[in-house]
Amino acid sequence: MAVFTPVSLDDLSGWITQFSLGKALAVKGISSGIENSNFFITTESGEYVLTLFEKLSFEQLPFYLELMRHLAQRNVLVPAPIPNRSGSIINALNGKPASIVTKLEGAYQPKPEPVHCAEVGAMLAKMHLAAQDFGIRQPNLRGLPWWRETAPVVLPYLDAGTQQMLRAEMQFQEDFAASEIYPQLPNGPVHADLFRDNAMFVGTRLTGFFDFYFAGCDTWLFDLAVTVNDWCIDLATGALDVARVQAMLDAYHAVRPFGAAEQQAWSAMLRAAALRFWLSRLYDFYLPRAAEMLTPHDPTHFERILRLRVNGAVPPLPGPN
Ligand SMILES: Nc1ncnc2c1ncn2[C@@H]1O[C@H](COP(=O)(O)OP(=O)(O)O)[C@@H](O)[C@H]1O
Ligand SMILES: N[C@@H](CCOP(=O)(O)O)C(=O)O
Repeated sequence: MAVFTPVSLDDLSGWITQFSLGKALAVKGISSGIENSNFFITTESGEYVLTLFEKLSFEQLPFYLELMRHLAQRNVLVPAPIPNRSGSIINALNGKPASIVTKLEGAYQPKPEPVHCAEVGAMLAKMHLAAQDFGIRQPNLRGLPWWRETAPVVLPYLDAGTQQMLRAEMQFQEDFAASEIYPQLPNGPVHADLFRDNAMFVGTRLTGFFDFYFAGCDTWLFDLAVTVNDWCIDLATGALDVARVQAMLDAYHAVRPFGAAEQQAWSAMLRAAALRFWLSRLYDFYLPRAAEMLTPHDPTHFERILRLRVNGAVPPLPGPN
């Protein structure tokens, strides 16, 4: 399903000679992706992941791949792009831009415990700090300007009560973005889609974050809120699990302590993170792309999460040390 552009061992054998990876021994399509064509490849020097980018262009890719290279060089656990002998990490294969990255060990953790959340929180903080001096800037392309464009497009599909909730949340987020607090929040390159299926574990040991293709510059707190809203909830209800939230926040705070403005912004940011995925899921549900073969994610999951974050108490961020 997720191999849109096939790659044979023959195709790979010629192409791989530009890298110092030895001969290609095997190539196997990965079925679980939805955006790109992904393959596990084996060469004389080990196992790697080959990605052929189906939508992102040569011009768009450096932000994501150079960010991964930057982070890997600073010991953040992410796949490291492998350069060819000329140093290039993006090279055409079968008519598509393609990259080879290191393969992360393990599997994703569908039922995270506090110990997994702590690993993720600590590595996320390390990633934010390590990305501070990354030289390429790109905004989060799924940030407030995109919400402004998308909300009116999906509104006609909603009933009156749900329309009212979406309009009210958009107004709340506009006011929050215009508040004195917002510009005080530290920001930089963030992952922006760090769900539990975008990290690998061996047992309780995190081996890395992957799927950086929604990354962009945004507040660090937004990234953490996206992560908490997926890793630290009961999936059936969207309710926060206090033990997992606490484990993630404490571990993050131990690496990169939260500031006073962040403590004030936390609840609004959990709402922003829920709104972002509610909108993208509504859009994909009601306006699927032509020839889209995939079952869209359920938008009501994030509608429920948003209602809970608006109406319920959320565990506060840890205070100053
Ligand atoms: N560097 C990596 N190491 C190990 N497995 C990976 C790596 N990158 C991708 N994968 C595997 O490939 C699958 C699809 O990757 P993903 O980035 O989610 O694809 P897409 O961008 O097409 O949605 C992941 O679920 C994971 O199992
Ligand atoms: N995490 C998002 C979906 C983003 O797509 P991805 O498979 O490329 O991570 C969601 O759950 O809505």
